[in-house]
Amino acid sequence: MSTTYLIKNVSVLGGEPTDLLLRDGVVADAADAPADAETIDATGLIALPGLVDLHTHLREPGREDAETVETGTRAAALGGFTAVHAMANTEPVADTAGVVEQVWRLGREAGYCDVYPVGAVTVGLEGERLAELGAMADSAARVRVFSDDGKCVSDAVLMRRALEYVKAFDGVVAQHAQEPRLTEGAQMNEGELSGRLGLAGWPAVAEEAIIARDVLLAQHVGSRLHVCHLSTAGSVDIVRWAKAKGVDVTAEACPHHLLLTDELAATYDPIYKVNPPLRSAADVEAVKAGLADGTIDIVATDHAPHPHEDKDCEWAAAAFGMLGLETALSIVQQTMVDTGLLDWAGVAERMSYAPARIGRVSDQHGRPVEVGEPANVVLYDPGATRTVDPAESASLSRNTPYRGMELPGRVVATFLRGRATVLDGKLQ
Ligand SMILES: NC(=O)N[C@@H](CC(=O)O)C(=O)O
Ligand SMILES: [Zn+2]
Ligand SMILES: [Zn+2]
Repeated sequence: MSTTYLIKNVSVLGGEPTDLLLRDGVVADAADAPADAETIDATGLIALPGLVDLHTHLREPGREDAETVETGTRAAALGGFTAVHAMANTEPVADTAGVVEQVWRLGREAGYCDVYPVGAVTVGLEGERLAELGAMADSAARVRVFSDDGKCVSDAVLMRRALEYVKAFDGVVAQHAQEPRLTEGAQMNEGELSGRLGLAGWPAVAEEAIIARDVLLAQHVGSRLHVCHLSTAGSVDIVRWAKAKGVDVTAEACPHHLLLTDELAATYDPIYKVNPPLRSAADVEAVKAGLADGTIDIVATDHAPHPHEDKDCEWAAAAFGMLGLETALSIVQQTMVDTGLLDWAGVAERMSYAPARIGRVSDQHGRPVEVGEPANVVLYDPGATRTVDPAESASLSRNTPYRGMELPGRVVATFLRGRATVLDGKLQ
């Protein structure tokens, strides 16, 4: 028998305090609470639908020194997530039904949140031949999101074929928009600062040129495109233009691109090295505005764990990527809610409802916190503050750029189908 939880005085999406009953995996009427229900005093807490991450790197199989499905999903639960989409750039690459089923099964066994594998677009992420997209879609993992993330599908013909192919099973191609020739050897955002620091520049146009091409391809073949980790003001303009034209395009922004700027590269600390790079303050403002007005549909973490030997080295030799799952909601609170750009309903849309719709998992996730719905719920204390200590992370890696920073908010509890994965801020 699973525990029944009676959550008292909770503010659903910031509304008037109410009571919620979580019983038998669903949200039920609090008036029906049995006498032996576990009562949680949620005064001052907000209830949000379980968060859904469309862009997580879990590293298993192959790089279990950086992260495993179990450790990554523990971090996800602590961050308020009940579902994550696991990127395909593992070793071996998730480009067959066998590998995606393995990742899906590891997620089920760990039990901290639902893991939906992303399938690779091309065999081995090599950008030469399409992977077996149909077999991955038909597998037990029911793959709907396809991406060569880490690499760009730069060949226009392959990108077109992938967009055409995924229509058959209502899939989406999630593009890592990086024109390879324009970014050879690139280390940080191209600008006055990259020149001064002597680090090879990564121009905004390398991202924008691919997004512009891909929205036109998606329009041409009538398919669905998702833009990963959009990071420049120009990219926001292109997606806004494409949506106005009726193109079926969605886009994501990452927490670090809402808060951090390229100025941090001046430290030469590779903790700030990420793909796409941290951009200018003007880009950060444009990305926040695009997220506020709905041009950018979702926040996705791009949680990218790396072991310290791949990060504790000189800038040019270090790996790209930063942790994100345990801090995402706090960064969104700080940059979007506390600034008045989004309310909690807007956060629910961008971190739960919309990513669930894009990933086609809305039967289980991204549903309102209402009677009869699956009990995937987060209790969050927006009034709390905490100082980020990498040693406390559930991730196997420590590469958080927020080390030592005081951030607002704390995930108090996470429920997956009515079962607590986190209670009192601790993994269950
Ligand atoms: N974002 C990153 O800097 N790194 C990602 C790859 C990616 O998301 O492109 C990784 O897999 O480490
Ligand atoms: Zn990427
Ligand atoms: Zn990624």
